[in-house]
Amino acid sequence: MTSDTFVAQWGIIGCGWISSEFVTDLCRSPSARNVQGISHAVAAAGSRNLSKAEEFLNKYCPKGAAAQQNNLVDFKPKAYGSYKGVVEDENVNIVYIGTLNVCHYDDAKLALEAGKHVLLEKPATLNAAEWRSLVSIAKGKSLFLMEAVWTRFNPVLLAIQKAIHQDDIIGDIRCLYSDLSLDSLGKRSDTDRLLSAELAGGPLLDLGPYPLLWTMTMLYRHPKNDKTPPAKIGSTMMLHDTGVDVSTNFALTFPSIPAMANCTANLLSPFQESQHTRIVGTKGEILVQGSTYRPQSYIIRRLKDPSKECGGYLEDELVDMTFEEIGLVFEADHVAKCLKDGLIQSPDMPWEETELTMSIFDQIRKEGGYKFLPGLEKVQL
Ligand SMILES: NC(=O)C1=CN([C@@H]2O[C@H](COP(=O)(O)OP(=O)(O)OC[C@H]3O[C@@H](n4cnc5c(N)ncnc54)[C@H](OP(=O)(O)O)[C@@H]3O)[C@@H](O)[C@H]2O)C=CC1
Ligand SMILES: O=C1OC[C@@H](O)[C@H](O)[C@H]1O
Repeated sequence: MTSDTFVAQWGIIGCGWISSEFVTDLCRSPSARNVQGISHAVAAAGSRNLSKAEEFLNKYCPKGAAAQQNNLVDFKPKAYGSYKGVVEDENVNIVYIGTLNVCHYDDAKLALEAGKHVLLEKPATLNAAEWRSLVSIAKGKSLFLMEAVWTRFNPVLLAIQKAIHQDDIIGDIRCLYSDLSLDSLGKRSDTDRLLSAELAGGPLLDLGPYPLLWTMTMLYRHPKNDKTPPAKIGSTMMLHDTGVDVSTNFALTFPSIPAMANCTANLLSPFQESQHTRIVGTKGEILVQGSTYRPQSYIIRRLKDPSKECGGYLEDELVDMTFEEIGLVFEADHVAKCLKDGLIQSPDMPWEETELTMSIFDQIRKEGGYKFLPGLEKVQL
């Protein structure tokens, strides 16, 4: 690490579970993952309750993050009993928002209006209109804004993207199947963030971003598709008593490849450790190992004779890329590099892609009859 290392100085908003995972990953030394030129510091963490923020920092980064442990900066993490304290802290240059879905818009707006860059947990907002409003604030103030879909920066997803888009490992891609589900129904209360209507719960917004991310990465970003939005989106949804979805299936077509994605997200099926995501091409297929949000390895299964129907497969080839990090740090590294380069949006997770994601969710909710409770959406069409 040298003196020209750029340090992302994070302010954390919301001291819940995902924020603890994020901060834990920021403490890992960048050189251990061969990253040069950037590092991370935790400048502040804020909770609605000061003692929660203090406990959070004591537990997850008592010595600060990597840059603080390496004496690249001389401030210690500071705890606040409000989110406003974090966005006003002079040592904070980027705010990570790990609050609940229904808070994302207001919390991101608070940070942007205070002049801070923002990394905002998924789902970025409740609808596309809220996202467009945040983009307009970020643009107007020349501030960085990105939805925190960490899987986009996972090394296994990136390797699969290269294998398909550049190396033609499975031939022309035809179908993608991607699921992320949990057997939460009956095991979590109706006030839990996954099932509560007050918190805009349901698997579409909570788990759906991941199957859709695989679709966007492999099909929407496929060179033959050239970022053409899906021609058709079809969906079916089952609602829970609270009014949020409990199971949602959706399919998207990309005729210029031509290929189709089949995505599922529900709270009815036990979590699977592998093969939630399968990408099928004319010469074989890729089976993703590890969860849909944190792939660890993949299997290449080649067809014995692609010219034959049901001609069988060659022996599976496993590409093992298991890593120790939780994985959130890969997106944090990307954000730090963007800030170092003076970018206000990520080339890999640009604003238009989050807007398309949110519009797709808007359409699926409309088709399925999932209406947010009045007042939850801060901006509407
Ligand atoms: N990238 C990923 O892998 C994951 C992302 N997520 C996303 O992160 C967000 C948070 O999820 P998670 O960390 O599991 O949730 P938690 O419930 O653990 O944390 C959410 C935090 O939101 C804050 N908050 C603000 N207002 C309220 C409120 N009215 N009621 C309850 N909490 C409130 C709280 O912070 P405080 O009390 O400190 O003010 C709380 O700690 C969600 O949007 C989810 O989609 C979740 C899991 C994984
Ligand atoms: O983003 C997420 O990934 C992991 C899931 O368990 C969680 O509910 C979701 O928010």
